Amino acid sequence: MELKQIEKSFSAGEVSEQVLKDVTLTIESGKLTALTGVSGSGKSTLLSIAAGLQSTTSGSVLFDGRDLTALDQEALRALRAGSFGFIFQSSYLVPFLTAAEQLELMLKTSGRKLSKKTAPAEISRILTRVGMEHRPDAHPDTMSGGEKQRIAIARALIHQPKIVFADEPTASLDSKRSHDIMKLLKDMTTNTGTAVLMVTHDEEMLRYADRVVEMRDGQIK
Ligand SMILES: Nc1ncnc2c1ncn2[C@@H]1O[C@H](COP(=O)(O)OP(=O)(O)OP(=O)(O)O)[C@@H](O)[C@H]1O
Repeated sequence: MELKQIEKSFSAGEVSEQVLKDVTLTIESGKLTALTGVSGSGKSTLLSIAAGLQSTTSGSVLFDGRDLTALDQEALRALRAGSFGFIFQSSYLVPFLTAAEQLELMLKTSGRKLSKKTAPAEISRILTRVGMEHRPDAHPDTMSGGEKQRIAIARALIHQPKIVFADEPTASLDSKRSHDIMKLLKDMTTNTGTAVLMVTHDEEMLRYADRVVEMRDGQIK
């Protein structure tokens, strides 16, 4: 994905605040790119623009030969569902679904076509990769924070997205669990060729990044 000369302003009445200024960035396949910088520097805004969740004021977001800024809402929704994965600070699992059912639902909504026979095998495979193969029938309220985040990672990857957007994925976890989750995310990036764009405040997590991009006042430093 290529972000080219991204500008973003928010206006409230007469006042306009420029939050992103001429940001150009390439997000590479199979690499973990970390966005860091002080609070208010524009990290989350940039992530949500790259993910097609927010519009730009100007600039382009090129992905697979298309400019996301030129797509209508329906085309964007289809692109996000099929090609992007999302991991947030909170796992946002569906409370009444088991671990395996969360993944099954994601497969259905993404449109990744798997036969009735192969889908359960694929779900088991990804549960094993995140170390949750022993708990396919667990509901979120019986999981620890780290376990929930493992399922959130599995869910972000089961439809084989080309890019995963992760906004503070370890912020709600203790240090050991944070390192475990980052190792997992890093291994998956390397093994599957998926690109990861991650926002983090935590300097300790930067060691897992292939590239660290520091933002200051809406620009890449
Ligand atoms: N919807 C919005 N309307 C108006 N201003 C906004 C909006 N979203 C973000 N901003 C402003 O844009 C600036 C950058 O916000 P952003 O959330 O991207 O920063 P951040 O680096 O991710 O910060 P944090 O680390 O605290 O999450 C801030 O000054 C914020 O107040």
